Amino acid sequence: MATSRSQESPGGSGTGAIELRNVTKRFRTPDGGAYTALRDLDLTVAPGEFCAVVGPTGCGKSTTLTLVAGLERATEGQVLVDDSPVRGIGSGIGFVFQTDAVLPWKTVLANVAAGPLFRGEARKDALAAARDWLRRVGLSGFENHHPHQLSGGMRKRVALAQSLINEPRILLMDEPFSALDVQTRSIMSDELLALWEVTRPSVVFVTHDLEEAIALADKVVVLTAGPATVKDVFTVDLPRPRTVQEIRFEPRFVELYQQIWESLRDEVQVAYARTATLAK
Ligand SMILES: Nc1ncnc2c1ncn2[C@@H]1O[C@H](COP(=O)(O)OP(=O)(O)OP(=O)(O)O)[C@@H](O)[C@H]1O
Repeated sequence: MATSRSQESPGGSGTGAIELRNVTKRFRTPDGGAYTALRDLDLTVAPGEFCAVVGPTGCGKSTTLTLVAGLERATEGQVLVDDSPVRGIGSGIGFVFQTDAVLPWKTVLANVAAGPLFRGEARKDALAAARDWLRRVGLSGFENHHPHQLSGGMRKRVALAQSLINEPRILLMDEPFSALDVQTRSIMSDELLALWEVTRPSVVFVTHDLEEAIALADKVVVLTAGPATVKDVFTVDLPRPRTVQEIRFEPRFVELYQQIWESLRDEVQVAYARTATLAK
């Protein structure tokens, strides 16, 4: 079975520590100017830590992920993974986005086996590992289906298996469950936590949903209205294992929600006031 961590782990030998030091990111605008998306942003994620990032719409959350992924480079400051500067797309990093990255013409099994096959793993081993991950995400029996024959929640499970089969030491998630209905979303959150416990990648999870952030994470980072910088970091000292539907009723959860919302609310209002002014 190819699912345990080993020296040959495709996720690489690093620990998955992430550090952004004083990072500023400017984008070129179509009129030749510059737009500052992030300013002096400091963020650390310890190996195996689950970090949720919240902030008003358009503040720079996805940009932060693209810097860690190596899809974009910081204009100033340093982005480090395992104490080394990120230069280009790193190995050992998995992504799960809002939109499914599944290939519609391939079967579920072929989609999940794609990563190991791409790395040159023997076909027999890749397919065995894919079957094993499909079992873990509750999709045994659907190996020969095509993505369009699955529900949104099932496709999301395929996307998780597709990413986790590569045993990433870092998992970057950008509103992965936002397109799902509320019930499926909460089931998927529980499944994500159970899967995360197995291989313990460091996670950066971007969401607009504060309840989701608190239920899942070890810490919640609140970003300011753009240009984004870290406003507050809250440690989520709720016990694990957690069931997301149930943890919401814990007094400590409610307390944390109130504290974090107080911090986030001001930023949401700033961002909203800007768009309202632009619309006039
Ligand atoms: N490649 C790019 N070129 C120019 N501007 C960009 C680029 N990528 C992002 N931006 C701008 O940077 C800002 C931050 O975008 P980003 O997608 O990181 O925000 P976000 O917090 O993830 O947004 P949302 O919550 O709406 O998903 C936005 O104003 C966006 O228009």
